[in-house]
Amino acid sequence: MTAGVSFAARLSFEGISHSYASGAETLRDVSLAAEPGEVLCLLGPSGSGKTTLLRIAAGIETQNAGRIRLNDRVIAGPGVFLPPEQRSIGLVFQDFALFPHLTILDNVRFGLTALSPSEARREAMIALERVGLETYASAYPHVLSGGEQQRVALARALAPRPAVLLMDEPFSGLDSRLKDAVRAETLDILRQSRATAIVVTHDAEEAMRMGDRIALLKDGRLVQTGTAEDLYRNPSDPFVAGFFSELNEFTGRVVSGAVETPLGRFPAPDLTEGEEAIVAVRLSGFQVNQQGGTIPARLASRRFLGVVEHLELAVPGADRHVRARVRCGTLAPGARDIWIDVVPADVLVFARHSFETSGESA
Ligand SMILES: Nc1ncnc2c1ncn2[C@@H]1O[C@H](COP(=O)(O)OP(=O)(O)OP(=O)(O)O)[C@@H](O)[C@H]1O
Repeated sequence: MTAGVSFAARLSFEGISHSYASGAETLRDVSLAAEPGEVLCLLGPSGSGKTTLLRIAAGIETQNAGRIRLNDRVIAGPGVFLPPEQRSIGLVFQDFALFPHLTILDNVRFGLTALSPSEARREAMIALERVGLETYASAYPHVLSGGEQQRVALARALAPRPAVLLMDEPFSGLDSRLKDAVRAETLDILRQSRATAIVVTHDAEEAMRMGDRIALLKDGRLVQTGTAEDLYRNPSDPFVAGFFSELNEFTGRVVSGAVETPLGRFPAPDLTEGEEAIVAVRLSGFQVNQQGGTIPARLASRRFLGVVEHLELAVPGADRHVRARVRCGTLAPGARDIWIDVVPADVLVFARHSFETSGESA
């Protein structure tokens, strides 16, 4: 069956700033929009303000400055505050928040107070069918697996046909084996329902799997927004790059348009001569062999990880081991002195002044 929503809406945040009563600023001038029907992932480390932004959109928290719009209508802003129940915004929490003493149908029916009892029942059954759990309507939540409970929470949020669905770390309570399947099912249901969705996660891979676009937050500021590929290939700074892949970092100065590192000279066309730079090399960015190559290295340790192995390499001039991931079987079991070549596509060069370094430099 097709799962309808009332309309696919655009939810926009315009210059949102917020602080809790304790004083510290949680969000600083965040401007961002989820386009109609898209899944936007809000990604960032713990404490970066993701949940607070969702709470402001839902009307559980109020911003100090800025506006929230649903399509053209301001739902929160100077002198305007639409109560949560009038916003047409659904919420799914991390812990599913199902009522243990209510049947699954009654859990889903809970938010449908504006409808007559028979209409509410019908709409709740439609929502349960949408997530494939209609046969459990009269059962209680404890008989369901974690993944099924998550689907009930999703059905409950979708039952009132919200224009926008907000999901706060919706898969974090599931074990890793279940997570992939539930995530894929959730994405299918979101696509079918055509709701605009904002999904909070601190896991870059989850954001890449789910998001049509990703917005990365750090310390209450929006750092970069784009597709997974944009953020991976063209990160705006080493923080963004480091969120999507592990990096070896080196610092150096731009001399004759390039930065010298123990792994070679890397062009820095966008940087000023003499400027301090950070050169970041992804762990996947190495070719290794025992016959010959550009840079000599000695294997300090190697760890089998299945498809790939993790190498720690002593490289002349580097004051820390260089880390690399290569396909298992590339090096012989007893290999010690080897050669490495760096893959240019896995090297990113940044101006150092644009970033306070994370401290991870080789
Ligand atoms: N009710 C509150 N009162 C005071 N400070 C709070 C409150 N809730 C959150 N904070 C603080 O606000 C900041 C942002 O928290 P928020 O929960 O929005 O971040 P988050 O990115 O969702 O983090 P997490 O992934 O850990 O949930 C944190 O420093 C947090 O400690």
